[in-house]
Amino acid sequence: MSRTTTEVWPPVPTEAPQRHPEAPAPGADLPQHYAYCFGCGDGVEQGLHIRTSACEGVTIRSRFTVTEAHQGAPGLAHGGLLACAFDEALGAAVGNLLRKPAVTAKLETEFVRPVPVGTTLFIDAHLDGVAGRKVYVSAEGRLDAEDGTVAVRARALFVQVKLSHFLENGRPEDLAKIADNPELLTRRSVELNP
Ligand SMILES: CCCCCCCCCCCCCCCC(=O)SCCNC(=O)CCNC(=O)[C@H](O)C(C)(C)COP(=O)(O)OP(=O)(O)OC[C@H]1O[C@@H](n2cnc3c(N)ncnc32)[C@H](O)[C@@H]1OP(=O)(O)O
Repeated sequence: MSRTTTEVWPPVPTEAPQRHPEAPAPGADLPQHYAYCFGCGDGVEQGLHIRTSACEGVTIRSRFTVTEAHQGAPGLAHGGLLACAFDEALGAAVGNLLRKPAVTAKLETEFVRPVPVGTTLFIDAHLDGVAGRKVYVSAEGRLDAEDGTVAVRARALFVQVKLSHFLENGRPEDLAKIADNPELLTRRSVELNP
């Protein structure tokens, strides 16, 4: 059976994604979006601590260093945590470049090469198309360098949501912590209604 994914991507007709005029400038380092995010937050000791910067066009680059806390098999990254890293990178591309809240509706990962502890994955995420509230995005993760061997590929559908999605579904005590300490969230002006 071929390992090459053959389905048409995006799977529906889309428009070309337009980088928001207030998207971070190419080269800018992006702040964590939430201190307790497992993907990027500094408040999660054993989290992924992904760091991301904006690139030209509708691409961003994330870096994720695999630690001992991220093992599945001895000395190798857990596939589920790699999927988490790609969810974060893909979501950061959608949120930062389009400047509207969105959530993952579907995430597909392809594990091409093992990823040892100590590796830094360079993950380039690219917006592929927009259809109404639906945003299609894909990414490749390379071993230890921008031009390293591709180890993981992923693609996802994100759906843009209103701010009420988070306010109505989030655990009240965690929302209360934000109200008490807004610094837990990245503070930027955003378009809140898709
Ligand atoms: C703001 C600025 C920020 C600045 C800087 C931010 C940085 C930010 C970094 C974030 C980095 C974190 C990245 C992690 C992101 C998560 O981890 S998010 C958490 C995981 N995801 C979730 O919890 C989502 C749970 N699911 C849901 O809440 C709902 O199913 C959804 C996704 C909101 C959709 O529900 P809905 O709003 O009622 O919409 P619905 O009509 O069902 O679907 C809309 C369209 O999507 C399609 N669709 C929905 N689900 C699917 C599916 N699974 N397959 C195919 N199609 C689907 C529908 O068919 C429909 O299509 P159309 O009819 O329009 O053609």
